Amino acid sequence: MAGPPPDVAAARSAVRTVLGDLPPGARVLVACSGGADSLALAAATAFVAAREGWQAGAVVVDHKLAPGSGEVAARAAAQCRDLGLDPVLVRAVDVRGGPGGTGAGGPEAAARSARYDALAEAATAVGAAAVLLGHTLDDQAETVLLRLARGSGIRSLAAMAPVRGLLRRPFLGLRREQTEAVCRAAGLEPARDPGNAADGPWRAADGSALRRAAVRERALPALVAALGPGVVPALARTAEQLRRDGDLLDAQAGALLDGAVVAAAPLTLDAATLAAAHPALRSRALRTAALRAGAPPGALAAVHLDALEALVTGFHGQGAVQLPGGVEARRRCGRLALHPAGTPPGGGTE
Ligand SMILES: Nc1ncnc2c1ncn2[C@@H]1O[C@H](COP(=O)(O)OP(=O)(O)OP(=O)(O)O)[C@@H](O)[C@H]1O
Repeated sequence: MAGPPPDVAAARSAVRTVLGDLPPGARVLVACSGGADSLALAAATAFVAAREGWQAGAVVVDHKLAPGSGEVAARAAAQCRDLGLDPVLVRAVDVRGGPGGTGAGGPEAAARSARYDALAEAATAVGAAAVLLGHTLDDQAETVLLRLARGSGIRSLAAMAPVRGLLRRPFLGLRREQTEAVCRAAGLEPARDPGNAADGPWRAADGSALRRAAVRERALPALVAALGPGVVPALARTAEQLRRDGDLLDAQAGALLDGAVVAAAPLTLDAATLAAAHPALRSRALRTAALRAGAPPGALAAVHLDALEALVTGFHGQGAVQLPGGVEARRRCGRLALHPAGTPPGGGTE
């Protein structure tokens, strides 16, 4: 008996692998935009879940950013129901600032943040153990290239994680053309790039969306033309290798931080222990310390970490360092104390 077409088999196997730790009866949700990637994911998940005993549903987010977005969402939801997914939730979100909104990261970032909030809420509402996203190997390669172009460390070049909290990305090893083939094999007609179509004018205002489009439409094709098709999987492989290295460095930096802690509240660290460590570990430990003290991750920049580093290795009596989130770092008597917002840091420096 002939098996399924190779791309369909690959998609199913990817879903089975990424959900392999879930017990029978576990509930999962496919985050479906109606585009080829997430529609293929919906089809593969419906098939695999029925055989493995998982309860698979879907969630479609309507960003309400363009006329007709409700119909796009309703169509995606109907396709998910036809595939046998249950329940299928549609969540309409209010993107802060609306069309043309000017949040710190632009409307694209506001839409993404609203979407991830809605996915988390939907998962809680149905008791889902995982939310599946349709990012492919091509998305991963684009992300690596974008981040390389911006100048990034290991953590950033590791790009998207296959599993992070509730979120799982089974298709990071699949090409975009494979998800299109899965849709064709299942007789599914994807919406034409629902992200872009739904976003239209507001998306044009956002630099990150334009940069991604430039990478997708011009930079990667130029690299493929110059260096051959292997460049796309090679970029994605880079992310995978760096993720492993980054995990090791994070674990070692965590051990360094634990060994440097002399008090937990406010977080107080022994400066000599940190100064004796490798700079790659020290910078990670300082970043984690700042986060632990309450600095928001998105706002913590190189300039803040450089100032913390100077308190450890270049101390000459300088005053406190102000970190995002109202956190204040101060060196006194060979110790580095990080005071969360609202706590009185007390006296002078050493
Ligand atoms: N409106 C939405 N509702 C639910 N999930 C979404 C929505 N938009 C994106 N996602 C999820 O995030 C993933 C990545 O979305 P993004 O728009 O960045 O990529 P994409 O390659 O265009 O994906 P797709 O072809 O599935 O739209 C999607 O595959 C899907 O799982």
